[in-house]
Parts: sequence; structure tokens; C-alpha cells
Amino acid sequence: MILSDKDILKLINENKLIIEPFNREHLGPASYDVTLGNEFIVYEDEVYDLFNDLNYKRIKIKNSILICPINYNLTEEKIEYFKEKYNVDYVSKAILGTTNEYIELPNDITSFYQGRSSLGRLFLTSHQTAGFIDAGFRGKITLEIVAHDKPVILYPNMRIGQLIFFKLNSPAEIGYCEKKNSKYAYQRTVMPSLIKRDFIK
Ligand SMILES: Nc1ccn([C@H]2C[C@H](O)[C@@H](COP(=O)(O)OP(=O)(O)OP(=O)(O)O)O2)c(=O)n1
Ligand SMILES: [Mg+2]
Repeated sequence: MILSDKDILKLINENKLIIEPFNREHLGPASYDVTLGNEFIVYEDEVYDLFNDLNYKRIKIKNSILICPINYNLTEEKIEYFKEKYNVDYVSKAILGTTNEYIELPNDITSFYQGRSSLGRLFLTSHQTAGFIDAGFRGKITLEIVAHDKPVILYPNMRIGQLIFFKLNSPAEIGYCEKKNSKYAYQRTVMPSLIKRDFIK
């Protein structure tokens, strides 16, 4: 069962569902709009070797970031051109970002993160395959941001996507943060893939 605005508000007021910061304006008929944080991660490896630690750099921006399509030949000159012409802090292709919002789901609620139609219409996606938020998850949501057509300029604190909440038939026995090997429990900022932990016995 998908939660309506009334259901979401009731759970928030009962402190069963946490969304921080919470903005009543961001509540939709059956969803909650979340906002883009100002911290990002760009990987620096030539290949994603799942068995090794991934090298990446963390970026914090003040005003705006320009996301180029993944097939772009992003030369240094092009980066300088975009920075100059559009007055952006950073230029990147695929990049990891985060919501500003920290959430806590009870063990009987899961959520799906979906991009917003206004950005979908600009061929910008803010999650790839990962959109499912486990029951009992606590943390901020890491976003996988890709432009599929033209470069798109994004701004911290803009509404980037939405959370839809589902009530489970019965509460999960073990919530995400109670599971021993949960990789992203309590993440308070953008986190890189920790897939390597799947291979450590
Ligand atoms: N775009 C997304 C999707 C999910 N999550 C968070 C909430 C999920 O509860 C948690 C784990 O998601 P998955 O189970 O899809 O990821 P993994 O299976 O890779 O991680 P784990 O092994 O920890 O379950 O990551 C996130 O931060 N950003
Ligand atoms: Mg998982």
C-alpha cells in the first residue's frame, strides 16, 4: 500500500518516520520531494574493479554544477569554456550526489526514490538501477546523476527527486540498519560503492 500525504504526515507526527529537514511544501499527494545536497563524489579509476578499493574525490560546491552527457569528450578546454560561460563551480560527467534529507524508515515501511518529471524531461536521471530504500534504512540517499542528452546545470537545495513510501504487509524481522553487513547504514553524506565488501569473506 502506498502512503498518502495524510499517512506520511501522521507517521512524521508520531515520530515513526523521520525526514530531516522536513518541508511541508515538499509533500505531494503520495510522495515527498527531496533536495540536492552540495557534496559529490567523482571516481578516478580507469576501470571499476569490484575487488579493489575505488579511488574517488569528494567535491563540495557553492552555487552550481554542470553535468555533461556520458558520451561527451570533456576536455580541459571544454571544462574551462563551460565554467566561464555558465559560471558553474564544477563540470562533470556521471557523478554521485546526495539528498540533503536524512531519513529513518521504520521496519514496516520501504521507499522508492524516483527522479522528478521536470528533470526527466531534460533527460537527466538521478538514480540508475538503485531506487529501492530498505525498511529500517537510516541515512541520507546517495544519488547517481547522469545527463543523457545535453549538459544540465544543477543547484544545491533544488528539488531533485521524490520518495514514495510503501507499507509492508508485516514489519521486517531485521531492518536494514540492524543487518550485520549493511554497507550504507547511517550514511550522512554521499558514499561511493562499497561493493568490494561483498567479496571479503
Ligand atoms: N539511490 C539509492 C538507493 C539506495 N540507497 C540506500 C538505501 C538502501 O536501503 C541502501 C542499500 O540499497 P541496496 O540494498 O540496493 O544496495 P546494496 O545491496 O548494494 O547494499 P547492501 O549490501 O548494504 O544491501 O542504500 C541510497 O543511498 N541511494
Ligand atoms: Mg542490499
